[in-house]
Amino acid sequence: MKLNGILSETRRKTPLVQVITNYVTINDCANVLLACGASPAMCEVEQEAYAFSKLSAAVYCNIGTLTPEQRLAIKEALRGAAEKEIPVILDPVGCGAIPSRIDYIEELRSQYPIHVVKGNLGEIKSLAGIKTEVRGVDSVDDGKDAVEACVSLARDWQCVVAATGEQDVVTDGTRVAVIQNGTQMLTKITGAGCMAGAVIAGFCGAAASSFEGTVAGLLAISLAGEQAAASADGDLPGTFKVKLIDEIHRLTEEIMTASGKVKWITPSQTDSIQ
Ligand SMILES: Nc1ncnc2c1ncn2[C@@H]1O[C@H](COP(=O)(O)OP(=O)(O)O)[C@@H](O)[C@H]1O
Ligand SMILES: Cc1ncsc1CCOP(=O)(O)O
Ligand SMILES: [Mg+2]
Repeated sequence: MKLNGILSETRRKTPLVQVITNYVTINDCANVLLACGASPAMCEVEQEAYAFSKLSAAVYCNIGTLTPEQRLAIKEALRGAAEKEIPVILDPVGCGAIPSRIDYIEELRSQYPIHVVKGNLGEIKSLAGIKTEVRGVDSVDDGKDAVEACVSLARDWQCVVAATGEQDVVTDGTRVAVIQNGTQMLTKITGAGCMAGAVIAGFCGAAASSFEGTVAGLLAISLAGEQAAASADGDLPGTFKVKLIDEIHRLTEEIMTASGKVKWITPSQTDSIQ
């Protein structure tokens, strides 16, 4: 597992990332992708999505405002991604509150590979069929059994699963990383999770594996959040959001190595994320 170097590789390769996402935070997703060195393109027309995904290094699908058109476009993008064998990153926004979104995701994954599912803990538990608490697109889960939920879903779906919250859990069903960076300010703006998904997609477009790209991507946004919160007026949500993008731009391998708190545990080590 080599996290060091993924940020530099993303900046060196400038991976093209096709994004189909919600209209609440779409511009922020484009900006964080640019800030981490990737090239975003919000290509979500059904007739264009297949051809465009074949030009891309990664595809990011976020179902926060899932329109009938997006339902079709995402399928087309995943068809192209499967042919080119490029990583697909899915943010299942709102699936805990809107069960039809789970049906849609099940339909997608029965047809095409999905390499990374990244959601807040309420969304991940909902996909894993585990009791949880959500409020619309937000998780109000108590954080218990996060590792079990992620490991179970990753093994069942044969993909990387990441659950965000005070601590982030990332697993491929065998390896488990717990990221202990971040700031409560990330919960004071809308789109922190969407932006995290975008950064993961950028990193996966350049990294050796989707697991490494996902751990490094979540570490990057959490560290940038810490730096943004610590700066002048970083406790004000509007300022914080702008600074978050700035701090992703300012991030270096040195900051990632020196300040990153990534704990590696075994899938059965469930008591270790208190
Ligand atoms: N209480 C918290 N303390 C520190 N970081 C947090 C906290 N809650 C969420 N984060 C961070 O905010 C980002 C978005 O996570 P989250 O709020 O769970 O997603 P969403 O916005 O999709 O609900 C992640 O990088 C996560 O680590
Ligand atoms: C508020 C809202 N409503 C539909 S999508 C969306 C944005 C959700 O963003 P995040 O999951 O990053 O908090
Ligand atoms: Mg979210």
